[in-house]
Amino acid sequence: MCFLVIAGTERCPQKGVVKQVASKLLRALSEKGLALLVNHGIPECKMKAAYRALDTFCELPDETRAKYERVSPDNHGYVKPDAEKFSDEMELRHAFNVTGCEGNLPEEVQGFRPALDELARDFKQLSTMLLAALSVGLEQSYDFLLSKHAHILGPGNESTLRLLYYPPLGTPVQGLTRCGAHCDYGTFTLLAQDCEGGLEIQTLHGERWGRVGHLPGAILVNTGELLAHWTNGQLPALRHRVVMPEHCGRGRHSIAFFVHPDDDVAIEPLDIKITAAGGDCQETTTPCRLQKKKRGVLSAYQHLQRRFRETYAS
Ligand SMILES: O=C(O)CCC(=O)C(=O)O
Ligand SMILES: [Fe+2]
Repeated sequence: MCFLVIAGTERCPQKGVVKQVASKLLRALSEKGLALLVNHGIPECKMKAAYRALDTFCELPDETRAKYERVSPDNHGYVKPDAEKFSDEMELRHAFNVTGCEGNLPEEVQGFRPALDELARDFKQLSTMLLAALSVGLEQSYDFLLSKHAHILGPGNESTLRLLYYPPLGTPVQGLTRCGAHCDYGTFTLLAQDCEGGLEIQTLHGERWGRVGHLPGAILVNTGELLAHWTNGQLPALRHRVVMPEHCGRGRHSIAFFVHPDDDVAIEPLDIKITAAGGDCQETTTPCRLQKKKRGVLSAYQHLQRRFRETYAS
């Protein structure tokens, strides 16, 4: 696995630093579909505060949790176990999606809003830096991708901060999993996880699954379908899943930040040739499996809603 070290770029990254990050990021995403970020400036204590807030929410009575359920087509809100499915198995996880600072959040859980607001701001900041780095790595202007992601966490953009809790199981049960195999839908995803493990990724050019170990404090960045489509598969989307632990184990927590372009951005392949930073970028890449719109080009919003219709029960 490639490690991408981002040092001291939390606030106002200098162009030289962005350039260094750009070449490592492009190399990691083209060869592996993911990179690990360390020294990213989001302290572990903020992640833990969010994990605790979700734990408290999950302990509330069903009828209280139901008040905060996600209602399509909006993506904000609570998603109860098995309501979103990537596989034929039962998927045992609680998720809380946050799409902006104005959304309805559980008043019953003290500290939920401040913990989430702060984390969302931090993830947005980190994403902004990575969008600039990606633009530079793709040999475009510094704000090439930033201009397509101008409204993250605001109206007109579906980027989402998602808290996840996978409850423990007494004994292994057939037909039950934590999260079925899928690619994320947007530009890229940032993912923080606790030390429980279970995250697996599929190699870009084969069918093998490999475990992603836990590096304390690190954040994973993986390519989503739209970035794969824009780059004509030169940065392929990463398939991943979360499996049940062999020894039943404890509950698992993670936080995903899905970075999406603004709703009206067209998702047609860009005229980009990646001359890979490391020089050994794969020539043949997995074709991107985006359905074509019958007439015209799909917008980022239309693509996302198609995926939601495929995976959400309602
Ligand atoms: O919990 C995880 O580590 C992964 C979650 C995930 O892949 C998702 O929600 O899209
Ligand atoms: Fe995912």
